[in-house]
Order: sequence, then C-alpha cells, then structure tokens
Amino acid sequence: MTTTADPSQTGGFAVVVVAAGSGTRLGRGIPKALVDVSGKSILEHSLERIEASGVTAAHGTWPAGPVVVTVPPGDTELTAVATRHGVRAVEGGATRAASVRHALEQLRSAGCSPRGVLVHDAARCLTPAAVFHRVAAAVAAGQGAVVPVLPVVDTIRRVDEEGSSQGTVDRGLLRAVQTPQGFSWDLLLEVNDAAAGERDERITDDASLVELFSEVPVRTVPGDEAALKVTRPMDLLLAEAILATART
Ligand SMILES: Nc1ccn([C@@H]2O[C@H](COP(=O)(O)OP(=O)(O)OP(=O)(O)O)[C@@H](O)[C@H]2O)c(=O)n1
Ligand SMILES: C[C@](O)(CO)[C@H](O)COP(=O)(O)O
Repeated sequence: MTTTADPSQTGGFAVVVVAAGSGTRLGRGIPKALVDVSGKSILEHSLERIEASGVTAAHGTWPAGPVVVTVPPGDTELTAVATRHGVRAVEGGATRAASVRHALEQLRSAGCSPRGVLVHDAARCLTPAAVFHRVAAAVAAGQGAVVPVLPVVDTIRRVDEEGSSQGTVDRGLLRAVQTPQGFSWDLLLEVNDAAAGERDERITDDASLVELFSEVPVRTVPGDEAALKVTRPMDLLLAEAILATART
C-alpha cells in the first residue's frame, strides 16, 4: 500500500485498522488477526480490501491518507504483514478503545492531519469496498460520525438477572453496528481526549465515544452481511464460504 509515504500529509482519509485483540472467543490460541482464512491471515485480507477499495484517496480532491494497524504488544508477525503492505504498525492497548487511542496518538505525533478517519476492525476482514465508500462519502459530505448498520433479524428479549423475560424489544428500531466507522479527524481526536482513557461498558466502538463525549449526531449508512466480524468459530466457516462463493 502506498498510503504511508508521508504521514504528515494533510487531507484524505486516514485508516486505523485495529488488530491487537487476542481472539479469545475464536479460541485459536494465537492473535485473531493472524488466523488463516482460505490461505491468508485475517489481517492480510483486511489490508488487501482496504487497498483495493482505494478509499484513502477517494472522495473529492483529498489526497490519500495514511493507514495504521494496531498489533498486540510484543508482536512481530502482524507487524511483518503490515510492513509488507507498506503500513505502519503500532502497539495496541488492553481494550479496543485503548488500541484506537494509541493509533491516533501515533498519527498525531507524526504530524498527520487528515480530513477524515476510518476506524476498522481487522476482524471484519471481508468488508466490501462499497461499505468503505458509503461511510467515507458521508463523512466527506460533512457528517461528523458515521457507522454502517444492518437490521436485526433475531427476536430480541430483555431479561432480568435471573434470566426471566421482561418482554420483547421492538427490533424495528434496532440496528447491528459494523465497521469501518468514519469521523471527522478533529471530532475523533476531541472525544478521545475527552474520554481520557475512561473505561465504560458502553464504549464498545468509536461512535459510542462520540455519543458520550460530544453533541454530534451519529449517522448510519447501510452495512453489508459480508462485513461480518470473525468472532466465533462459526464465523470462520462463513468467511470461507463467502470467499469460495466469490471465486465461483
Ligand atoms: N485490545 C484490543 C482488543 C481488540 N482489538 C481489535 O478490535 C477488533 C474488534 O474486537 P473483537 O473482534 O472483539 O476482537 P478480540 O478482542 O480479539 O476478541 P475476543 O473478545 O474474543 O478476545 C478486532 O479486530 C481486534 O483485533 C484491538 O485492536 N485491541
Ligand atoms: C466495533 C464493533 O465491531 C462494532 O460492531 C464491536 O462493537 C467491537 O467488538 P465487540 O464484539 O463488541 O468486542
């Protein structure tokens, strides 16, 4: 990827790819981003998709922004994958939010000042280019915070601490949230500074920070089923099936 040539450049979209998680729910005993999906690591698939999308350079006349990947502390293998793609690797933190913060600090201290930033889970390794472009286009059009979403297909019940049902939630207004999530650069820095590393169960993604620490509305755009997050073993089967179908 040629997008890291000058990290101090202004304009464009920077992309933070978070890949520092351990993958406990997948249970492979290696960092999830290293797990193989049809012959390539999860991180490899993610970086290839971002590169092929051309999203860092797209949208108006903004020049291409840099890509940064967070890796587990002490990692060398994911760093090597990042290096092969011309992408900078930075050490992640104990939580996803801390990893994103490390990446933003790295970009900021390198003098990077893009117009927008996309934060993407490496684990959503088959995200189609169209999702990157929908999110980026909404940010380029002036939205401060944008998330891709899908309707919820299950019946959702709220339960009490004993597990007794407290009723069904109206799923018509529920959405499952995906990544990449897009932000104006200044807003994402501002809410990360305001959060100051606070741990809060509600902070599972970057848009939550915007909701908790700013008045800026979070907008939604359509996500895509192929942008599933590889989380449990069944998701690996799905990812492999998606790739096999794409080849036929
Ligand atoms: N400290 C962390 C935790 C997560 N992530 C990244 O955030 C994304 C979403 O996290 P998730 O899918 O929940 O990954 P894990 O935390 O690895 O999964 P688990 O909870 O099963 O351990 C992943 O790409 C993961 O690598 C990260 O960069 N740093
Ligand atoms: C960011 C995220 O992928 C949005 O769907 C998700 O919130 C992060 O992962 P987790 O499964 O909640 O740990």
